[in-house]
Amino acid sequence: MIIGLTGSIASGKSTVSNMLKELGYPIVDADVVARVVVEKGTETLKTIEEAFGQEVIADDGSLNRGKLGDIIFSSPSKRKQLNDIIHPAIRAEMLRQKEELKKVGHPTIIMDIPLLFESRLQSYVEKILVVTVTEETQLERLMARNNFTLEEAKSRIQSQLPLSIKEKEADAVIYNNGTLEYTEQQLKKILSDWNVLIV
Ligand SMILES: CC(C)(COP(=O)(O)OP(=O)(O)OC[C@H]1O[C@@H](n2cnc3c(N)ncnc32)[C@H](O)[C@@H]1O)[C@@H](O)C(=O)NCCC(=O)NCCS
Ligand SMILES: Nc1ncnc2c1ncn2[C@@H]1O[C@H](COP(=O)(O)OP(=O)(O)OP(=O)(O)O)[C@@H](O)[C@H]1O
Repeated sequence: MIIGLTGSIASGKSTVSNMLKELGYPIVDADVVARVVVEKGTETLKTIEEAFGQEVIADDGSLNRGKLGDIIFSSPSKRKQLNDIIHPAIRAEMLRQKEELKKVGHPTIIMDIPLLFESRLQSYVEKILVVTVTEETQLERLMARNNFTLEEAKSRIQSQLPLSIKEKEADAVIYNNGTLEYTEQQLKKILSDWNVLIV
């Protein structure tokens, strides 16, 4: 079974992804792939430099992620421009990794995709698992984790679809406002209901 794990920024996707990893599931992680495809020397990084200018390139030739983040989270058109450059490369690499895992016989594979709904990738997976929190908790955790101001945090949250919409489209929802133990309990129950719990 191919499970799409999603949520919104700071809702707890990586937290749940780590729990799944601990339980022994193989993970294809879009955020990790998104870093690999823009490593120093790649064609994708060159295209980003041409589109956004040298200011998004650090002194050592790597991507200045903070700078590019400031640009794309405050401008929908710039965000679309980056997405058009980077998403095809991310998608191709994710599918390659998924096929590799299938080939070696993994029966259940987790695709951790923050923008699963925004990028309309629902058909890439068989079940959709959404990790959600209240708006208040999301804002609090994002500001604390990234040291963002209220404005920086809000601009990032607003660049994604609301969690309430994602919850409605999900096959199962994990409510991550409580303790990590409660989150793990919900996760195991869902995996068990889907008959894919590794014991
Ligand atoms: C703009 C970049 C350089 C900022 O890097 P930074 O290290 O600050 O953030 P990081 O990559 O860890 O992303 C954190 C979260 O931001 C959100 N996010 C990232 N990119 C986008 C986007 N284009 N649109 C909406 N939300 C996004 C996701 O929830 C993601 O989990 C980086 O996010 C990026 O390359 N984005 C484009 C690729 C992408 O869409 N990634 C999302 C997963 S496919
Ligand atoms: N149940 C919880 N209780 C307390 N803190 C939590 C809980 N779940 C997650 N957190 C914290 O909230 C922050 C956001 O969680 P996490 O990084 O897992 O979110 P994410 O959805 O993967 O975010 P992003 O899309 O930005 O990568 C982290 O600092 C994490 O440690």
